[in-house]
Amino acid sequence: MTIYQQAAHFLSPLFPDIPTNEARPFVTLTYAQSIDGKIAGSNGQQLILSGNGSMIMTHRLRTMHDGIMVGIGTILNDDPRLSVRLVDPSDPTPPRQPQPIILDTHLRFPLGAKLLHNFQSGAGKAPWIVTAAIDGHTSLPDLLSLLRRHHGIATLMIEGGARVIQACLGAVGHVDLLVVTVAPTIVGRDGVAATGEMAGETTPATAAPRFPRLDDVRYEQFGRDIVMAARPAWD
Ligand SMILES: NC(=O)C1=CN([C@@H]2O[C@H](COP(=O)(O)OP(=O)(O)OC[C@H]3O[C@@H](n4cnc5c(N)ncnc54)[C@H](OP(=O)(O)O)[C@@H]3O)[C@@H](O)[C@H]2O)C=CC1
Ligand SMILES: Nc1nc(O)c(N)c(N[C@@H]2O[C@H](COP(=O)(O)O)[C@@H](O)[C@H]2O)n1
Repeated sequence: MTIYQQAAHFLSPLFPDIPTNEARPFVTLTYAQSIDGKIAGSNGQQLILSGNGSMIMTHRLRTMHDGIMVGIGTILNDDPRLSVRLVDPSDPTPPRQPQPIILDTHLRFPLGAKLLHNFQSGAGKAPWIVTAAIDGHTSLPDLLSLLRRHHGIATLMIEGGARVIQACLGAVGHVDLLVVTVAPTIVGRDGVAATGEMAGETTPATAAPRFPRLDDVRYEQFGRDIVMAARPAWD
């Protein structure tokens, strides 16, 4: 089995054939972390944590979604392309590119961003910049509903960064699938923690944060990395 086939074999069963939720997209939250739970180095320095195999898996995941969303912090720090590039060279069909969606309340998106060059060169779609805010932040439930009902986004991959990951896992019921690559690397205490600063919505009865339980957990080794997929549940 090639690495491309392995990625398809691992990911395909995780998706329902047709998303049935008409209220919001099917949401996959994904990121790569070190074994000490860090997604970036000190001062947010971008780290290449994933090896080639798990990166191919991530690109396969991208092409399985209508949209790919990150926070403006990731754009300013990493200048990502968010496109599908690592595809099976024996497949003649060009990969489906997801729609980039950026959470950017204060319109800080830089005009020199690779995402714009990508679009201009035909390598990706023009990014959508989400500026709407309530109390200073975009409301994720409102945005998800809007994307599903009015913009044709039935499947959405959320790729970080730290604040967005924490917002997704700290609020009840916005994520259907969690895919985390764990790389055999130690970053240390100055790195950016995936969930370290996480504050969850509180349960009225106990005033304790309601972090999700992880159901239907699956693991797969890609090269030196372990990829975990699970379904978060808040009930
Ligand atoms: N290893 C990995 O897989 C990945 C690592 N990273 C790393 O993550 C770091 C970036 O993370 P971070 O700085 O936290 O930035 P984020 O990418 O999480 O963006 C956060 C910003 O998004 C805007 N935003 C708007 N609405 C929301 C909302 N509802 N919830 C959360 N944020 C919202 C806010 O800015 P505003 O108020 O201006 O709108 C906020 O400050 C980088 O170091 C990058 O390398 C990033 C992605 C993946
Ligand atoms: N899967 C994965 N592994 C890593 O090691 C990473 N650092 C990331 N980061 C995410 O990918 C974006 C870069 O994407 P492009 O290669 O430019 O398309 C980066 O901004 C993070 O969102 N992911």
